Amino acid sequence: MASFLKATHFIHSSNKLEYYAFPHSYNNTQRLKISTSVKPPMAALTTAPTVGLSETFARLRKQGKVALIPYITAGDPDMSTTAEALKVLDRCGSDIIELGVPYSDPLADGPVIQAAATRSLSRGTNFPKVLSMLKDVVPQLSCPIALFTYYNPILKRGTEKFMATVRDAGVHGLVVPDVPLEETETLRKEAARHNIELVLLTTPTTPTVRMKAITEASEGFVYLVSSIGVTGARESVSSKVQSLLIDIKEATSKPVAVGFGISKPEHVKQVAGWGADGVIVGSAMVRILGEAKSPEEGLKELEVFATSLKSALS
Ligand SMILES: O=P(O)(O)OC[C@@H](O)[C@@H](O)c1c[nH]c2ccccc12
Repeated sequence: MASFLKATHFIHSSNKLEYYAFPHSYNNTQRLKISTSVKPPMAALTTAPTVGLSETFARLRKQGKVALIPYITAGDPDMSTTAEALKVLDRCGSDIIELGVPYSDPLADGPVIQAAATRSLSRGTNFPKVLSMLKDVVPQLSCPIALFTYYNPILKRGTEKFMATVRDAGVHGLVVPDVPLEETETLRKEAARHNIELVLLTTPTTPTVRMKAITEASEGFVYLVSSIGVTGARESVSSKVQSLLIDIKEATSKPVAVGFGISKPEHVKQVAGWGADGVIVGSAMVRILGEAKSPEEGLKELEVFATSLKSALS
């Protein structure tokens, strides 16, 4: 995971997005400068019943609250259960929901989410089915959806078409952890044009200058990966997160949400106490849904678990 973030870093300057691409082991001569200007035409913006990621965090900041951001894998155990799970998580007070598009090679994921993706794909989940479910469910939600996808499904459809399609489905945000260097410019340009907030990730091993570049370029919020490696519930959250949050908050006033390993109410309380604006919980949620004896039982357990995390934030 960290290697992905090392491979792609950008410096945003003035009102133009200027991309200085730092390959994994770079030096000044290798620096590649691509620049483009991004002007979101008003006509392309569509209104949606819920507000986006930045506005959600602005509201929470005014209320002195921390965002609860669950992640679940679409189509696991099946698409109708995913639709119900989104509503359950919304009702339990989730502030943003990360919905994962299952992918055959989820290299940044640990065993729980990998297994969920495999189950979902084996049931025939595909991108169009995820979007059609979202079109039906998003109008019933009060919190925004941030779609989580690896880069390949975007490449397959073409960036512009992908962005237009997910915006049509009511998606507000996008998290793409494995964007290769050359595609990030197109991704950010098309995301901005379609009023999609593209969230970038920084890790404990990202050098300060690169972390600053990532926070500059990230929209909606900055995703701070709490520990190197892959996703998966951990016994404890690394105390390094506390100093990482201090560093990032010196670099940006944008909201910072922490993910990886957070799986208990005490983790949520601790990370919120360290100054995070949001806490992201994925594998623990995915395990509940994927390993329950029945979808109904999984939804009930999900509700209990999400409620326990929400109360840890109040
Ligand atoms: O599963 P965890 O350890 O709770 O971490 C959140 C994570 O699941 C979610 O944000 C996510 C799912 N797949 C990813 C791949 C890369 C980065 C982040 C993710």
